[in-house]
Amino acid sequence: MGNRRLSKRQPDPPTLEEFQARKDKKSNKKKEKVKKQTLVQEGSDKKKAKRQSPIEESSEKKKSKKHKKSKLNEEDSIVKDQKAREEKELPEVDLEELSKAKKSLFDEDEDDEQDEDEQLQDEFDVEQEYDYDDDEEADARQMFSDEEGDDFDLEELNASNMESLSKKLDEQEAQEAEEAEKELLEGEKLQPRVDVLRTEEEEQVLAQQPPDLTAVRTRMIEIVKVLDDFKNLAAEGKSRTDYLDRLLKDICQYFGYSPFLAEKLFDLFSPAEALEFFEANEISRPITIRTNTLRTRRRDLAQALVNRGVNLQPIGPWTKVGLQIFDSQVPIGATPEYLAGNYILQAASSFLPVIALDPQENERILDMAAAPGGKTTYISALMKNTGCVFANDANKARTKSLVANIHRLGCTNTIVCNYDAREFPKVIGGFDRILLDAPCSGTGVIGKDQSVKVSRTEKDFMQIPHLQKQLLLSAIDSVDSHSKTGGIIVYSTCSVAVEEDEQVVDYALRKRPNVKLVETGLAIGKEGFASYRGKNFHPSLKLTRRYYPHTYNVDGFFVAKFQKIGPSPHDDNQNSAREKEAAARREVEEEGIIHSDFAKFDDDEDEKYIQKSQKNSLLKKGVNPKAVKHGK
Ligand SMILES: C[S@@+](CC[C@H](N)C(=O)[O-])C[C@H]1O[C@@H](n2cnc3c(N)ncnc32)[C@H](O)[C@@H]1O
Repeated sequence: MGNRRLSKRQPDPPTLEEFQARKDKKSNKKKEKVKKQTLVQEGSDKKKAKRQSPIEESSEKKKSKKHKKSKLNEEDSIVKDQKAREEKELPEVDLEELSKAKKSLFDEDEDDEQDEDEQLQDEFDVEQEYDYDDDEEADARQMFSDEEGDDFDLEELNASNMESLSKKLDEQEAQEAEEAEKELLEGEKLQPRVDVLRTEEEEQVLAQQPPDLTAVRTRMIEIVKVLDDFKNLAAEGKSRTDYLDRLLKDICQYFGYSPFLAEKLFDLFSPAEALEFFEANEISRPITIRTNTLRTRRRDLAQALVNRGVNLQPIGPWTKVGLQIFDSQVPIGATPEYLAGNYILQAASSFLPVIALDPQENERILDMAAAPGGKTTYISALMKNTGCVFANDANKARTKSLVANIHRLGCTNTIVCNYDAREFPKVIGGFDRILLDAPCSGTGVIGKDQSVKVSRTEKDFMQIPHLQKQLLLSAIDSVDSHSKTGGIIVYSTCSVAVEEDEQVVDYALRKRPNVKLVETGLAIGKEGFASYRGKNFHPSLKLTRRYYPHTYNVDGFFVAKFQKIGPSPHDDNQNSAREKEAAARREVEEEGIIHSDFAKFDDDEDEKYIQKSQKNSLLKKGVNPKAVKHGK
């Protein structure tokens, strides 16, 4: 490269005498002009020959010949003569040399550094500009003239005018640069803006036709691009809302969400990330299993399953017990290892709250909403079957699967109970740790249950959080703040809705100043929101963790970990769940959190259960219910 550069180095400029002597040789100006053109054309042909494909080369030659022919017709004899001389004179012709010389005079710094390839490119551009009809010929001459020194005649170059010509050239260059910049800016202004929004009429026409989902998808991607760089890409007269409305409609049509839920979920992310989230919900998460360390080790389990034709690998560095199944020649829920309780089919996200809970041996732990027992059995395993785990669930039918799993996995430190968890701590309190894996809307598990896309309504996002708040307060009140090893409450949901996550936790922090949020200790997860859509939560909400299918390939999940730092004023609250609910309702109404259209409970149906429970309670106390007056 260095050598090639050297060979391309500009020669020194000729002296004025040399130049004058050479000038004398050229008696006929007209002949010289033709000669210049011929030289340029030939030079151009030579250079093109170096770079062009054979096809291009021959077509260029044809053009060149044609061009030359027309000129030669005009000045045939002169040119013939000239051409013959040219062959001999070429080394002596100083025009090119002079051109280079002039160039070197004005571009001193540039040339040594200029890459040969760049030079070739520049030359090629000149050739491209050089064309054949008359007007363009003038342009071509202009181009040539640019190389040679523009609108001054070469013959007029002398020591006295060199400085002024140099200045002129500088000015011209500056003007050209300015014009180029202007052109560029105008070009940018004129660049067509992405116009993906249709007019109302177009929409109406399209509404009559079957939906073109490919087009919808393309438009979603285009709109996301526009929203990402709205200033530069939005079509004139269109607002951000125009694009957002269209995008949300497209999301509903393409992915099949109700407009209400689509918007709720969309609001959690940037438009681009929202699209990723919706896409990820179209597929279920990988099948994962948890090794039951009460029975086996992960390595042994993996080996046994591999021997049965299961293709698997560890889930990730954050869990020592999880395995991801890629494919299997046997049903994973019916292998001898499964029946022996060596593992449980469990979503990876379900490991997270138990890891955060960090159960210790010999503790007293409550799993408030435990069925079907994936987390209870993990807690039990981490405690190595020591201490005691109270596995509670309000749904009696579901406690069957809870009991079955507890038996299959060999958890012997567990007590199953069936209470409305709002009854705690009246039922029993003073736990070292409590896990509240709360009932939720399931917006994190749409990949598993597509019905969520259309079944969830606004009412759900008022009712469910209301229950979650009550349960969380009960959990807090049921933990022993003086526990030597714990005093921990973990709240989790498989929902990504802020109403069920940060808003519930924030409510609990305000209602129970005797708890604080602490680090979850989880190696993965995004920070919870400390503020959301203009609503500020306690800054410590950042310690909570969010999980999304598109970021960790796990179900959408939320985990918060509290430490109880003082006794609850409500610890000795003997009120029934119903009374607690009424108290909680009063509290939230005072705060204006729950709207007045909050769903009513079915009082008649509740009355039956109340009477039944009162009857049982009296029987337990050895009192004949019939002997007690109704209403007392
Ligand atoms: C997300 S599931 C729990 C899953 C369980 N932790 C596991 O890992 O297998 C929520 C559970 O809460 C129960 N539940 C709903 N309301 C309840 C209440 N008031 N008290 C106790 N449990 C309740 C439901 O029956 C359901 O089994």
